[in-house]
Amino acid sequence: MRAGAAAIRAAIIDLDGTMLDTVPDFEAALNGMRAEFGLAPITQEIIKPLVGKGSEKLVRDALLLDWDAARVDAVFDQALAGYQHHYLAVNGERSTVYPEVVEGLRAMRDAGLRLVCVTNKPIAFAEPLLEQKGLAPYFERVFGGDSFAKKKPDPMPLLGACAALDLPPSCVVAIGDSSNDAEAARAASCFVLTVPYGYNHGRPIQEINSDGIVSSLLEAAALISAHNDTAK
Ligand SMILES: O=C(O)COP(=O)(O)O
Ligand SMILES: [Mg+2]
Repeated sequence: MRAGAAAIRAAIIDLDGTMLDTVPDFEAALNGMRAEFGLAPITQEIIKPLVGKGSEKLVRDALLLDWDAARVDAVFDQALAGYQHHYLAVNGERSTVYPEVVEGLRAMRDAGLRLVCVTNKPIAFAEPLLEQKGLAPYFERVFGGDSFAKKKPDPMPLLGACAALDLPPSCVVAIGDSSNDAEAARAASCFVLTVPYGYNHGRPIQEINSDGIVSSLLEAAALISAHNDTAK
């Protein structure tokens, strides 16, 4: 991270692909929705690169695999409602917490960092999921893909989170698995760290401009502490 820059006071952490592998839940919900239209199930390998830009785009892309845009438009509202119904029914059942997430959150909290979750997942899915996985107590605030008028990669959700923390973006780091997180962070003038094990639309994380790639949230915590030691 930039030498001489301000100390980091807070971390904004992404959900899908960063804290939780949620693809198995997406698989169940998308295939439940597709079955209602007589469409065959799709695999996790097909779904993984589609995740990242929120429910609406995911549902649309999962239908565009079979249908043209006009046909998708005609059923979109019904498809989205079906998907939401199926997702809420399975939310968290098959999702798993990635290694060193809890340890990383604890280390950041112990280092005095304030923590906020900003996800493109709808808030009605994100909050019960964090609760169920025991991660909710680490976060001061949680913002979903529908908490602001725009989703990541627009900077609006990160700027909104910084405003809620009453901190300037220059002392906040965003941590995520995809170009959405990195582009939003750059546009908001936050630091950004990326993890290589998530989705990133099927692209290598090395292609993304960031302040560093960390193997886990625990490594992110160590890097932030090292940065703050030189910034103090
Ligand atoms: O649900 C999505 O589209 C992605 O969510 P994320 O922002 O937590 O990666
Ligand atoms: Mg993500």
